[in-house]
Amino acid sequence: MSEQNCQPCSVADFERFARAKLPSSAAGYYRSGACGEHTLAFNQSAFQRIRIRPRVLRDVSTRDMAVTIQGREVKVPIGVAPTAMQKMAHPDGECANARAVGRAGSVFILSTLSTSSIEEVAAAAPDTIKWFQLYVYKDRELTKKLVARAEAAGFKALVLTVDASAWGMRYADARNKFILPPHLKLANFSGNLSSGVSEKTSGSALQKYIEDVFDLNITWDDVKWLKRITKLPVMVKGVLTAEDAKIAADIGVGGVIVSNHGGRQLDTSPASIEALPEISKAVGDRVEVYLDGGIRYGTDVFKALALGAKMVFVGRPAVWGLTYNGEEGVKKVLDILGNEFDTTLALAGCRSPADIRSDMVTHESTYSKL
Ligand SMILES: Cc1cc2nc3c(=O)[nH]c(=O)nc-3n(C[C@H](O)[C@H](O)[C@H](O)COP(=O)(O)O)c2cc1C
Ligand SMILES: CCCCCCC(=O)C(=O)O
Repeated sequence: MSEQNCQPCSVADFERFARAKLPSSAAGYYRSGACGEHTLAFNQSAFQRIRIRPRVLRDVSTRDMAVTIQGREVKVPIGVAPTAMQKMAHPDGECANARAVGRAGSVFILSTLSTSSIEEVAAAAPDTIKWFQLYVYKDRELTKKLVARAEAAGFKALVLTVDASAWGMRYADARNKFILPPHLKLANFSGNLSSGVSEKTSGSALQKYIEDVFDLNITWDDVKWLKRITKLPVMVKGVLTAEDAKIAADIGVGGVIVSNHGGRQLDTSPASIEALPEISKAVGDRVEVYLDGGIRYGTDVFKALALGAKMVFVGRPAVWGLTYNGEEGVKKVLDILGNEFDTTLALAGCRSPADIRSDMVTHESTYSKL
C-alpha cells in the first residue's frame, strides 16, 4: 500500500504501511516482542476470544465517550502509551504524537527514552494532558531531576514502569544489532546518556545501555521513595496480578496500568486483557485501573472497559500513525479507534462508558457447548 493509492482505514492498514516504509532495524524494534513473541500474539488473540453481548432497542441516539481520569475530563478513553525513540518514525517524533493526542482530547505518556525532551514536548503540546513515564537510573540524583523537570513542565502524573527488572530479549534487535541512528539523541540527557544507544555493540545497543545505566533492582520501597519525592500521582505500569495490584493500592498509588509491555518483556505472561479481571476485582474500587496491550479495534476498548479498565492506552498503533504522516497520522489512528468505539457503544446499547456493564462481555467458551 502507498500513501497515494490507498487510504488507510484501520489500525492494521497503518501498520502495513509503516512497516514497509521504515528501515528494517526501526521496524523490527517497534514491532517486536520478547523471545517467541507468544505474549505479543496473546495480546490481540485474547480479545478475539471475548464476545460482546449487545443490548437492543435502547435509545442510543446521543452518545458521549468522555470519562474522568485522575479528576480530569478525557474526551475519549484511548490514550497513547510511552514508546521510546519516536523520531525514528517521524522527524517530529514525540511532539507530533503529543499534539495529536491533545486534539483527540486524551492522555499522552512520554517515555524517559524519548527523542524529544520533556520541555520540548511541553512547549509543543501545552494543552495535552501529559504524564511522564519513569525509568529509574542507578544515578538517583539524575532520576530526581527528571521528576522535577516533569513537574515543572506541567506533566500531571508519573508512570513508573515496574516490569523492567531485566531486559526482555528481542531477537529482532539482536539480529539487527539495533542502534539509534546517530543523528538522533535521547533528548532528556546529555553526554553518554544521550548518545549511548547509538554506539555499536555485538547485539542490541539499547540492551547494553539499559544494563549499564538503569537500576534494574527497584522494589516496592522505591515506589514509596518516588511518592515521597513528588507531589504528582504515581501510577505503576506493568502489573499483571491481583497480589501486586493490592500492594500498589495499599501503598497509595494513583493508578495501576495492567500491561505486559506490549509483549516485550516476559514472554508467555498473560495477555493484558486476561489479567485485567482479577486486578479490577481486587482494587478497582480503590484505584483507577487502566490497560494497554493489543488494542487494535474499538471493540477492544469496549471489552477492556467492561472488564474494569477506566481507559486504555495504545503503543504501536500511534507509532504506525506517526510513521505514516506525523501528527495527522496519529490523529487518524486515534479517530479510527474512537469512531469504532463510538459505534460499538451504539451497537451494544450504550450511550456512554458508564452504561457498559461487565455482563455485556463473556468468554467464547460460554457459547462452545452449542
Ligand atoms: C517500540 C516500543 C517502545 C516502548 N517503549 C517503552 C518505554 O520507553 N517505556 C515503557 O514503559 N513502555 C514502553 N513500551 C511499552 C508500551 O508502553 C506499551 O506497554 C505497549 O506498547 C502496549 O502494547 P501495544 O503496542 O500493543 O499497544 C514500548 C513499546 C514499544 C512497542
Ligand atoms: C528493561 C527494559 C527496558 C526497555 C527500554 C525501552 C522500552 O521500554 C522498550 O523498548 O520496550
